[in-house]
Amino acid sequence: MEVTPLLSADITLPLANFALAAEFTLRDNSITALFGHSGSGKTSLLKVLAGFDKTPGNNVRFKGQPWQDQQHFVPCHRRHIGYVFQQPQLLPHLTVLDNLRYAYRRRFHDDGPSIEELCRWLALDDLLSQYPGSLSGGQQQRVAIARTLASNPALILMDEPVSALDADSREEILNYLEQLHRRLSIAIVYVSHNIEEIHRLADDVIILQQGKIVQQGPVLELANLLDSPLHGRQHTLLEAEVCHYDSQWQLTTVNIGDNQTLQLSSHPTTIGHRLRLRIPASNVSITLAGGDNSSSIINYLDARIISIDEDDRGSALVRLDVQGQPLLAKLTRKSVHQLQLTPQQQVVAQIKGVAMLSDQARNISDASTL
Ligand SMILES: Nc1ncnc2c1ncn2[C@@H]1O[C@H](COP(=O)(O)OP(=O)(O)OP(=O)(O)O)[C@@H](O)[C@H]1O
Repeated sequence: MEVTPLLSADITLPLANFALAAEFTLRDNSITALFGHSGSGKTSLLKVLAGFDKTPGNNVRFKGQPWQDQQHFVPCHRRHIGYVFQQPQLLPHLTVLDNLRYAYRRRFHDDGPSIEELCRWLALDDLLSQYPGSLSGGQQQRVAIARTLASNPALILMDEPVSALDADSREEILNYLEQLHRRLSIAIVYVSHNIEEIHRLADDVIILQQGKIVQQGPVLELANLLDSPLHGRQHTLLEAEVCHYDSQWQLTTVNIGDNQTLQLSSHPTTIGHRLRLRIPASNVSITLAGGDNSSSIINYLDARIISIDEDDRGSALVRLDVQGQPLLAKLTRKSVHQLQLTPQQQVVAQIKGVAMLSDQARNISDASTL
């Protein structure tokens, strides 16, 4: 049975140097990243979804109802959308608490988080009596996110919400966004040109170039396509579920698929949490035999070789399949020939270091050698 998308859009909009032409859908309860270089049309697309201007020739349906087509135009205040911009745009003459109350009194639906819950989730209790002008950029953005959630919107549009923040504040806000996404069932469109943020947060991605969609789909698919603008530099992006924590050795075991697990050194993690992992290809090597206790490496995965691409600098990039999960390994050309590796061959991938991208990674030694 076909699932009705939360939102479907078919947008054509002439801009200064090109026309925006984008047809896409959004899934409910998911974060869809709009990714593209500066000037590719991301903000213009958000504005159409928001209904800021009555632009002809666009079709947008939300939960099956028209927001915009030839006969209809639902104005922005009736679309029940929440916004988080690069600049927090709080009401400067109101305290943090009154900013939240202001949004809460105007909330679109009654069922939603209370102000107390939002303050707890976003650690705002100590800031409630302060005015926005006395807060740091990161604190203001936390309040802005809480204020948006207080209005209990049906959809949230976030336009580069962390790009104006320093590295620590950005990290903090991304952690809060991850936790909120786990707690709240809400769809978010998240505009960014930062691959790292998208790898970490997004469920789906729409990639724009000069107003056109060049790729769209689940982030875990696109991030692992070598020719995708979303592909990190020879990394594999994986999603895993925490299934065990060994306090003696501070090792978290995560499940990455059928009977395939990895062990990562970490502070305690929550069983059942899903984590994003990034494995640099240079941290993956290949052996023809399984692991024994003669190596410091403890992560071994059964894998099948998909392809081997040798370059002219003595390296080879080997694409592996681990029970349906992709994995990249970077070897020397000499190793490929010594091991006589060929496509379809069953091998064992040894993984030396894994980076956790999720919130629990804050306490985790990145890319620990195991
Ligand atoms: N109201 C408008 N009318 C005509 N052209 C516009 C309008 N607004 C923006 N543009 C142009 O459309 C293009 C896309 O702009 P937009 O702000 O949507 O890109 P963006 O991907 O969000 O960029 P950035 O990441 O820098 O914010 C730019 O060339 C811009 O000059």
